[in-house]
Amino acid sequence: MTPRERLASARLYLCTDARRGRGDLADLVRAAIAGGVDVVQLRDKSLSTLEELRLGEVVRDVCRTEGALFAVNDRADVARALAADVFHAGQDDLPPHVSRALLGPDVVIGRSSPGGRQARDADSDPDVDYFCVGPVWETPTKAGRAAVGLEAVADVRRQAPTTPWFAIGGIDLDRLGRVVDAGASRVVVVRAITEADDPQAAARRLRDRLPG
Ligand SMILES: Cc1ncc(COP(=O)(O)OP(=O)(O)O)c(N)n1
Ligand SMILES: Cc1nc(C(=O)O)sc1CCOP(=O)(O)O
Ligand SMILES: [Mg+2]
Repeated sequence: MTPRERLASARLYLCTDARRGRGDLADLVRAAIAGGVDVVQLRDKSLSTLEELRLGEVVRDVCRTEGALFAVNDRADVARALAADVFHAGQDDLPPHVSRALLGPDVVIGRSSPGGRQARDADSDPDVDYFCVGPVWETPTKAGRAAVGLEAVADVRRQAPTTPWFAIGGIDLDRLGRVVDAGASRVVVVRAITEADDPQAAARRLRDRLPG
């Protein structure tokens, strides 16, 4: 299966965050994948370029061995250097056509959106392979960004996108049912897995409550 085909069937996407001394990142990623995570994004705004490259090699190799897609955030040069499966860019990052020109036809390209027009634009953009809608709830992981609420998720669902899309922001096991009821069948999480005592069990519980 190609990375694009694998992304289409992905349900649970983990963004790693700064670990703040909470153990080994490779162990966390291994556990998360064993629990059912399909995509792992290295997202740590505190890293230097060289640190991101080195840590990215570690996370990529775990993803390859354990069978998850490996994603790089923001930096197309780092994505290319690491032969990442997925590159994720937000509204203030590289536009999709520029990412595509830099990374070639096979890399899966993701785009953030708050829903609404940006979600429609992402859905109709031939260079976007998936998009995200969020933050559904305010979250300390992305402080200062206003919540778009479950209404934005329901609105995107009504748009009936043909592009795979994920809900993101403040999602945990308690809230997952409401996100699914609003129409999402794929979610991205950070703390729900990175801050869990047992990341494998946390991922498993989330995965088991997602459709498909
Ligand atoms: C899978 C996924 N979805 C959304 C984001 C957020 O991207 P962005 O808005 O560019 O914010 P930063 O993560 O760069 O702070 C993401 N990284 N991954
Ligand atoms: C990285 C990121 N992007 C968002 C967006 O809305 O685009 S919300 C977010 C952080 C999600 O972290 P948590 O699962 O810990 O709330
Ligand atoms: Mg970004």
